[in-house]
Amino acid sequence: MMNYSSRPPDGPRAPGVPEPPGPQAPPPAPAVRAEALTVVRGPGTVLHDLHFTVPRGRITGLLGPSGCGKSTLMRAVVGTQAKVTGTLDVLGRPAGHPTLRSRIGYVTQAPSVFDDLTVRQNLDYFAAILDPGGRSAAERRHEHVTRAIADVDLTTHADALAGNLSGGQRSRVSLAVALLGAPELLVLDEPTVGLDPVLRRDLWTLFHSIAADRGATLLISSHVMDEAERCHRLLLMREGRILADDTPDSLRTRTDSETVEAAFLHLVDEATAADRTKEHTR
Ligand SMILES: Nc1ncnc2c1ncn2[C@@H]1O[C@H](COP(=O)(O)OP(=O)(O)OP(=O)(O)O)[C@@H](O)[C@H]1O
Repeated sequence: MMNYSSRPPDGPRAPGVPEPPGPQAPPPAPAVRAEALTVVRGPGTVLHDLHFTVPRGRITGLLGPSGCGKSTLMRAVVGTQAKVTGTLDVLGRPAGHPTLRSRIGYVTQAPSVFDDLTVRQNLDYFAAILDPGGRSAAERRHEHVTRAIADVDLTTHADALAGNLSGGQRSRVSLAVALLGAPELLVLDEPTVGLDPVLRRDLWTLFHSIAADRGATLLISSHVMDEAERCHRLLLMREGRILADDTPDSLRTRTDSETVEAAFLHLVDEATAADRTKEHTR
């Protein structure tokens, strides 16, 4: 408890008496907060009553098998998913709020680039939408575009047509577009799929520097469990439900597992056993 006895609350401070600590700053609001989040797609419920938070300035990995609902959850966060119920706050606003558009960068699984433009032309196009304006803006745009291309390691391909790039290179053009506006929240849907190990490592280094240097929050999906080890926090999903919301270390410790993959399998087995027990007691 704080001790203010050396002076009255608003009185002068006695000489030599250190300034008492101020009231503790409340922890920063999470970048994403979901309460009873449920999503229906087509005939079925795809996300079931999810409760979780995504802390600011950290990398949260969204991991789980194909079809478990990772992309659906990301679409809900960026505000492009229909039939979302419950509470979903993003950067202090309800998901999909118009003011969030320029604060979130979103990279879908299918790279969204123009094949008949070069890498630089693709970025110039999106930079002009984000930062329209005359000569002074043009210089700034050029700088941002050049930096985003370098960030994703495509400087040597800046003048190549996007249509002539490999799948992994096209994904990186999409990522560069998302980096352009220096978003506070980056939502990346399986950004490392199809990339070789060196590129994957380099991209994860980039993700960490974006979080550390720019204070951005990253929500990154993957179904490759070794990538889980690179995240500060994990949301493990299975069949539209959150199986765990924890750090990799704590997950391994509490399941007595050596890897996050083993921890995930342990939790799946536990959940399956619990489901069976429920069925038997019905
Ligand atoms: N357009 C749609 N209409 C109806 N159901 C859909 C639609 N798109 C996806 N689904 C269903 O929603 C569920 C979750 O899909 P989602 O794409 O979110 O999973 P995912 O974990 O991202 O999978 P992957 O890793 O393969 O991309 C799946 O069961 C899928 O069949």
